[in-house]
Amino acid sequence: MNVADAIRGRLVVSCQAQDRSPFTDTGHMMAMAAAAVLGGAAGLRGQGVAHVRGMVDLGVPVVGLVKRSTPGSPVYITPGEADVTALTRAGAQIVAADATGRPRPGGEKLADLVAAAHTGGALFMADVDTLDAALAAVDAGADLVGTTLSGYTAGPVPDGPDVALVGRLSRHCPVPVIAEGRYRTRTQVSAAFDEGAWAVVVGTAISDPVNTTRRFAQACPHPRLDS
Ligand SMILES: CC(=O)N[C@H](C=O)[C@@H](O)[C@H](O)[C@H](O)COP(=O)(O)O
Repeated sequence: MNVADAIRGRLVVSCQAQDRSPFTDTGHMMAMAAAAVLGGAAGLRGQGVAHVRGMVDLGVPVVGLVKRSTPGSPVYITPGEADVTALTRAGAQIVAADATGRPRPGGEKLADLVAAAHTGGALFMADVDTLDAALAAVDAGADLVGTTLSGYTAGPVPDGPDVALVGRLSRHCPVPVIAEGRYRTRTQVSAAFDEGAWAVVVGTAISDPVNTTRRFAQACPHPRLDS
């Protein structure tokens, strides 16, 4: 079975830790990822070469990315070709990168990142924000498109996922569409599959206990103000 087929109709869990989280070290993140696999995750999405290398040993496909900020560029998800190569060397079977059409640091072209993924034996997942960006990514050779960056490139971040974009991409893109970004409920996950999603990625709602705690705390009459 190829990697895309292995995640078809299934859940992928993104295991990433925010800066202040006590889960940032590889050991804790591997425990989180192993729990996700035990719970039924058919794939994992991981940030950083060390985490990706560890996740590969858990026996499910790994979508790897590197978050790296560069002054003057808004692109921080796998900005460069060298990041792609580092991820394929770490064993990522799918490499995810920003494909929003915003200028990359150093002026690197999306097609070069796609080629680097393929040279390393991986599929390329285009993290997009719009249908136009998805179509351009497919033209550049992307193997999968994900709604990952919808809601993060203009205006305030919405509360819920962009299920409508899943539908638009499914109707117009000839590659698997991955629903990702702000999925918090089973109803939202089902809605994404109804709109044609190939797989759904859930991150924060499963793998970020800090955020989960904060959401419950904020529902209390006296939420702590420093959290
Ligand atoms: C926008 C951005 O940087 N997204 C990142 C992409 O890898 C991660 O921070 C998200 O956690 C991931 O996309 C899963 O989404 P959610 O955590 O909402 O389920």
